[in-house]
Amino acid sequence: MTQTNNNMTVNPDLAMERAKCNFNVLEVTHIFDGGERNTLQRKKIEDVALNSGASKDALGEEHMSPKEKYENAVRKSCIYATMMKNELAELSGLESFGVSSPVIRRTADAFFKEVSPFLLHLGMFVPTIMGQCTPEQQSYWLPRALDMQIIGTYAQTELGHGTFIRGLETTATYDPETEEFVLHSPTLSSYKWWAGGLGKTVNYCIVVAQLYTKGECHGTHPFIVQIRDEDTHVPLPGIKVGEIGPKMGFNTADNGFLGFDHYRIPREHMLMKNAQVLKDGTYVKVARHGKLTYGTMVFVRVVLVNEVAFNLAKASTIAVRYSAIRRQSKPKPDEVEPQILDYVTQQHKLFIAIATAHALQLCSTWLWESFSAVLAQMKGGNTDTLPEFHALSSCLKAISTSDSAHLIEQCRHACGGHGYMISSGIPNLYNFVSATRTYEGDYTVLLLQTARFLVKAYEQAEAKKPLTPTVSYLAHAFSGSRATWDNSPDGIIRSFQALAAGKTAVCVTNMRKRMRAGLSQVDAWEMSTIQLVAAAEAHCRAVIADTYRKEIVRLTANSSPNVKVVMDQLTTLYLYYWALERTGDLLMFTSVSQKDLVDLQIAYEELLLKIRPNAVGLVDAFDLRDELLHSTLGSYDGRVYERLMEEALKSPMNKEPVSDAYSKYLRPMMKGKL
Ligand SMILES: CCCCCCCCCCCCCCCCCCCCCCCCCCCC(=O)SCCNC(=O)CCNC(=O)[C@H](O)C(C)(C)COP(=O)(O)OP(=O)(O)OC[C@H]1O[C@@H](n2cnc3c(N)ncnc32)[C@H](O)[C@@H]1OP(=O)(O)O
Ligand SMILES: Cc1cc2nc3c(=O)[nH]c(=O)nc-3n(C[C@H](O)[C@H](O)[C@H](O)COP(=O)(O)OP(=O)(O)OC[C@H]3O[C@@H](n4cnc5c(N)ncnc54)[C@H](O)[C@@H]3O)c2cc1C
Repeated sequence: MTQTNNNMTVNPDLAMERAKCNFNVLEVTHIFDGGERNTLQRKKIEDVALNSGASKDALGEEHMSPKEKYENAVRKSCIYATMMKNELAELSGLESFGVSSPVIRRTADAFFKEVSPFLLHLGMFVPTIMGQCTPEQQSYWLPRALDMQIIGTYAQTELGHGTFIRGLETTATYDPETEEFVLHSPTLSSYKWWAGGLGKTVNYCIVVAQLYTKGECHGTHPFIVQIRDEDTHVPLPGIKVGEIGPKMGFNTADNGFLGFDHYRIPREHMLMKNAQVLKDGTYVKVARHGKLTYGTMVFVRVVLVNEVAFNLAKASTIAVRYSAIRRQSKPKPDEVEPQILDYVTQQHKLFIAIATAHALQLCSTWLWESFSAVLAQMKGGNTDTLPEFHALSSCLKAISTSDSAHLIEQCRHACGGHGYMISSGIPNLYNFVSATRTYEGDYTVLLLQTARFLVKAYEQAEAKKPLTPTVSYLAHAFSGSRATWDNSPDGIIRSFQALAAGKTAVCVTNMRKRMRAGLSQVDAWEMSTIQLVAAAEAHCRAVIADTYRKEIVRLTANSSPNVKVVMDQLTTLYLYYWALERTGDLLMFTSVSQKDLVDLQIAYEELLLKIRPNAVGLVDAFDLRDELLHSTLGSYDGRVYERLMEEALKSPMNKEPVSDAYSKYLRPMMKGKL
C-alpha cells in the first residue's frame, strides 16, 4: 500500500520513518552544506540545471555501446558547459565560471552516471594554468580555457611511471636556435597514459616532462601543448594520441595515451611561474620550494576529500532508504517481517557510513580553509607551512578515499542482491570512488609521505623543539606512561593521538635498531614501511576525529536541542566505531582494560538503537535529488520494486519475445544439429 505525500506517492514504510524523525531535517542540511546561505544557493543552481530535464537520457547509459556512451557524455557535457557559462556561473557567485565550485561539480553528476570527459579540463587543466603560469601566460590561456575555446587535460603519468614523478621519461629539450622546446617520447614506457579526455576530446594538454637545457637535466616541469588542430581536431604531425580502452569505471572519460616524435612547441609554452628558461637557454629557478610544481596534485587531493564525502552520502542515502522499505525474515513468528533497518547488524553497516560522510564533509571544509591559508602565506613568499600541509592533505586523501570506497561497498552489501544491479546506483559509485584511492597519489605512497613528516616531527618532539599544530600531541609521547583511557569523546580522541604517537615511536625505535644492526637509512626505512603506513593512518584518524568533533560542537552551538543530540550521537558513534576497530592498538598504547572494551561495545550497540528512528531523516538531510542518485533503490518515494521492474523492461534484451541467439545457437544445439 502506498501513501501520498506532497503529490508524490510514497512507500508507507518511508512515510512512517519520516513521521517519526524527531529533529529538524533542514537544520542538518544546513550543517552539511556549511550554512543556510549555501543550501539556498545550491538549490537555486540545482533548479536551473536540472528542472529542464536536460540531464535525462531516453535510454540508460548502461544500455549504450562504448562509442554511444562517450558521444552522449560529450553531448551532455556541452549542454552543461553552456549552462555553466550562461546561468550557473552567476548563480554560484563566482568571478570566473565554474572553477572551484563544488556545487556546480556535484550538480553535474545528474548528467553523468560515470563522469564527464571535461572533468580534467576543469579539475586539473584550468587549475594548473591558474597555479603554474606567470601573470602574462595566465592572461593569454585562462580566458580561452574558461570560455572553453580550448579544452585541455593533465598528462603526467606514463606507461612506465605514475607514482615516481622524478622517473618520468618524456623529454623537453630546449633549442636556443629556434627558441623552442622539442618534446620527445624516447621509449614505449615514456608514452603518456591515463589522462582523462585525452583519447578523443581535448585539443590541448599540460604535459609534464624532463627539462633539458644547455645539456643539463633540471627535472620535471609542466608545459602547455597543443595536440589537435583547433578547427578540424585532427592530431598534429609528431603527435600519436588515442584512447586506452575499457576500464572498471570512468568509461565516459576517454582516458588516453600520447607520444611525441620530436614535437616542437614555443619557449613560452613552458609554464614559468616556478622556473624559467631564458631565450639563450639559461635555466632560472624562481620558486622558493622545490615541490611547487606538484601544486595541482595538492589542490586535487584537497578537492577529493569533499568529492568522496559526497559520494558516500549518496551511497548511504540509497542503502538506508532501501533498508527502510525492505522487509526480510521472521525472527518473531507472530509478527510481520521486520524492515531490514531494524537488524542491529544492518545499523552497524550503515550508520558508520552516514557518520563518515559527515566527518569527511566537515574535514574537507576545514582542509580547504587550511589550504587557502597556506596559499595566502605562499603568495607572500612564505612556504614554511607547506610540509605540514602536504603531510595532512596526503593522509586525508588516502584515508578518505579508502574509507569511502570500503563503506560504499558495505552499502552495496546492505542492499543484498538488488545492490548489485547497475540501476541501484551503487556499482557506479563504487567504481568511481575506488579509483580515487589510486589516482592523484596511491594510498600507500601518500601515507608514506605523511610518515616522513611524522618521523621528523617525532624527532623534534624528542629534542624538545616546537611542533606544528596537527602533530603537537607528539609532545606527550615522552611521558613514559601509557595514555589514560576514558570513554568521553575527548578521552577517545586523546587515545587516538596516543596510538599515533605510540606507533610512530615504535617505527623510530625499530629503524634505529635496524641501522645499528648495519642497515642503511633507506633500507631501515623500507623494512619499517608496514608500520610507518599504520602510524600515518593512526595519525590521520586522530586528525579526522578531532576535527569532526570540534566542528560539530562549533556548528551546532545555536542548533535546536534535538539536532544537537542527533549530531552528538553521530559523532560519538564515529569515535566508538573506530575505538572498537582498534582494540588491539588501544590495549598496547593506552590503559584501557578488557572490561572497558566490553562496556564500550555495549554503549556502541545502544547508540545504534538511539540513532535508528532518525536514520531516514539523517539521509534525507543530505538533500540529494533523485536525479543525482540515479537509483532504483534510493529515490525519495521508495517505490523500489516498481522502479526495478520499469528499468528491467527498458533492457534492449526485452525488445523481442525470442532472442536471435535461440535460432542461431540454442535451437541447433538442443536439436543436436550444431
Ligand atoms: C564545463 C563542463 C561541464 C561538464 C561537466 C564537468 C563536470 C565538472 C564540473 C567541474 C566544476 C568545477 C569544479 C572544479 C573542481 C573539480 C575537481 C573535481 C575533482 C577532481 C577529479 C579530478 C580527476 C583526477 C583524475 C586523476 C588525475 C591524476 O591522477 S594526475 C597524476 C597524479 N599523480 C600523482 O599524484 C603522483 C604521486 N606521486 C607524487 O606525488 C610524488 O612522486 C611523491 C610525493 C610520491 C614523491 O615525490 P618525489 O620523489 O619528488 O619526492 P620525495 O623524494 O619522496 O620527497 C622529497 C621531499 O618533498 C616533499 N614533497 C613531495 N611532494 C610534495 C608536495 N606536493 N608538496 C610539498 N612537499 C612535497 C616530501 O615530503 C619530501 O620532503 P622531506 O621529507 O622534507 O624531504
Ligand atoms: C581512473 C584514473 C584516472 C587517471 N587520470 C589521470 C590523469 O588524468 N592524468 C595523469 O597524469 N594520470 C592519471 N591517472 C594515473 C594515476 O595518477 C596513477 O595511476 C597513480 O598515481 C598511481 O601510479 P601508478 O599507476 O604508477 O602505480 P604504481 O606506482 O605502479 O603502484 C603499484 C603498486 O606499487 C606500490 N608502490 C609504488 N611505489 C611505492 C613505494 N615507493 N613504496 C611502496 N609501495 C609503492 C603502490 O602502493 C601500488 O600498490 C589516472 C589513474 C586512474 C586509475
